[in-house]
Amino acid sequence: MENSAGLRTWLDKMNLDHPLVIAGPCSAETEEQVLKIAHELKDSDVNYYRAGIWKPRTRPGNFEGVGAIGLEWLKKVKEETGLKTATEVANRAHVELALENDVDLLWIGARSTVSPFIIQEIADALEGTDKIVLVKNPVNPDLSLWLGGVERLYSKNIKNLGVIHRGFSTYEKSKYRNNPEWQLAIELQNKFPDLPLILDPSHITGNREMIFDVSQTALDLNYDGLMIETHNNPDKAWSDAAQQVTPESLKQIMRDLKIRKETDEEADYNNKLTNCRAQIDVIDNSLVEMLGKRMKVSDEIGKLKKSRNVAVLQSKRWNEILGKMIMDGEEKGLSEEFILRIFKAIHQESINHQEKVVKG
Ligand SMILES: O=C(O)C(=O)C[C@]1(C(=O)O)C=C[C@@H](O)C=C1
Repeated sequence: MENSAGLRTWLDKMNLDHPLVIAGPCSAETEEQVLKIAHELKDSDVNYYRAGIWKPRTRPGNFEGVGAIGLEWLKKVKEETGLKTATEVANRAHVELALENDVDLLWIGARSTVSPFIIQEIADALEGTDKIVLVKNPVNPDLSLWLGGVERLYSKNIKNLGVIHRGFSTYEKSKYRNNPEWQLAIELQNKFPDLPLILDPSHITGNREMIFDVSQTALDLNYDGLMIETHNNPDKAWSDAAQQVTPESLKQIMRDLKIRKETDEEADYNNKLTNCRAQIDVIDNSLVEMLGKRMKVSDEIGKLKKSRNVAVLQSKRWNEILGKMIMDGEEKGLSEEFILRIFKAIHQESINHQEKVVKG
């Protein structure tokens, strides 16, 4: 699959003056709940009304969705409010039922994207459809697996495609439910700038208080849309209670978000930007030059170590460097996380250089 402007035709055709919005409850619970939320979202920026019908849960014994009856409720949503509908599909049977019930947008969940077998089954069942199909990132930060899912659909002549960034599982606890790893989504945009990219801040944050901030970051990074779980009584939701917002909060979030344009033609802005970018080019060049010099010194150390049969890794010295750099970085307004990432990468490269010398 190659990038092409045609990848975003379905989105361009909608002619929106705001990001695409997909909203609705994590799970369809009752007909009354589904319709109540839909009516509250009717006159808003919401373009697609979502509700999970089949819910893949981490452990058995939790609410696993109402099943096919929920599709009847989504049909009613469309009749009563005019909102288009969306749900998650995870196998051929789901796809067939969703298509029979005229669901407008289908998404493939993170736990399905990890399995090429499942994605292929879904792609086969959807062959040639003109419905919109969105692929959530796999639970693990693997860009090829994510794009592989999209390619399997594309090969089955499914052309109204897009991706949803819902974050990645981590072993370590962090402030996020699923770590955003923005770098991966940026890489995806570099490879496929025209593939519509939608953020799911609900699953990234797991916490309604953080949804606005993460959504704003996404808009600052040129995302095309947002999928936000919305419930009339979030605290009583049958699944993912902490991350759902009320329809009123969703409308407020949409009012507060700043939509940034990709570029601006104004002369003064462009002159100043060109000047800053020239400075950045000079600094980047010297960064690479300095790193090259540092590795040359590391090669020298490698030779010394080889001559005395000393181990490459010197943890005590390394920890001293890290501690000092974290303190120096703080003074320059650089976060500890950034310093750690940069210096861990430098250390690894230094070790690789020395390994070559020692083994050579
Ligand atoms: O100080 C050393 O012994 C080095 O080899 C240099 C260096 C570094 O790159 O800073 C590399 C490997 C060691 O683990 C510690 C530090």
